[in-house]
Amino acid sequence: MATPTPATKTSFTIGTRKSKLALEQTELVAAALKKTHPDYEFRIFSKETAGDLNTKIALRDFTSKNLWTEELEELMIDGQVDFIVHSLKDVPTVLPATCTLGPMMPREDSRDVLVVKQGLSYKSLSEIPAGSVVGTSSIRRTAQLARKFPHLKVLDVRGNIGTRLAKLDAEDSPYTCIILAAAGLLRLDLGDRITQYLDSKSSGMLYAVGQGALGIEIRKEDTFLQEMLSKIGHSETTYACLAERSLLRTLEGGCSAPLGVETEWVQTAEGSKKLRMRSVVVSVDGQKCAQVEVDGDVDSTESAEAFGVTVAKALVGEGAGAILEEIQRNKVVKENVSS
Ligand SMILES: NCc1[nH]cc(CCC(=O)O)c1CC(=O)O
Repeated sequence: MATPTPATKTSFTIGTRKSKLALEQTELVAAALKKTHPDYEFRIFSKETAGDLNTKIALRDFTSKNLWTEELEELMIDGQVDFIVHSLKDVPTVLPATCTLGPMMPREDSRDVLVVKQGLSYKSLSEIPAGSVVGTSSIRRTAQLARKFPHLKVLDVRGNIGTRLAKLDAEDSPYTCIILAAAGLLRLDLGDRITQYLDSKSSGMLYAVGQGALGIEIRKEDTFLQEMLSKIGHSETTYACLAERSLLRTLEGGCSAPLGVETEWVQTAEGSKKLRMRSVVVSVDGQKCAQVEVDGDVDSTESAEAFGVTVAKALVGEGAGAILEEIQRNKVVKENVSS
């Protein structure tokens, strides 16, 4: 068992996945910490994870939820790395007992975006002709597309962002467009590929819990790092993301739940801010849907987590439970068939 970071420590090793995006994101954290802690040294240790190596099976069919995080957590618990930088979206809602998330840096744009195949001139999802193929492997995106754009077909597209863009643009590609997270494209300086930002107003598409934010995972007892990270932390991002994660955890859907969210801070007449959360659960065929919009007083970790539970209860009140149970049942059947 690793001991907490001693106050005399001046050199830190940050663990991350090996993808270009993961490395870019880790550089952002290292650069921010270098500014607030110029006397310290930050090194990056990157590792390919099971999730990176497995590109054949659709993500939602994996039974282990910790594909992207488990091996790095082991390295941290062993003391080989001091903390880990993840895409928060890929971090399971339940962490190992000895690990926790630190304060979060300001979130990048959290929306999904439409990326149209090079050479095509469609400007929005609603312009794309019936029968066209949209590439995505996300059950959340698939379900929301089936609901809002039932005339489009959805086909799996796997791999990191560069691979997906290459598959889209290939001459013999079956895809007219793909859906990606804005954050990944922007961080890789590929913002010029964004055709349309998708949100509740433009298209009715909501994003994944934690999308666009970085999750910095630390050892729970590491108060030194907790303090250090608070210097680069942004409480509005941290509380919004903790509330979103609490919602997902309460629904017990794991990473394969077709749950979309959209959170924003809204000014009240009294001059304070409330957290507004829109959320939706859609059946995979788009036929059934539960959605709510709730405002909450959120100003601490505890109130953020409580708000997530409140939103989950409201969603279940609208029928989300039945939709999730049906998905869970189908998954069990699938697993039994394949084993
Ligand atoms: N599922 C993979 C993944 N994990 C994080 C991002 C992008 C960055 C982010 O959402 O923070 C992506 C790619 C995508 O969904 O387009």
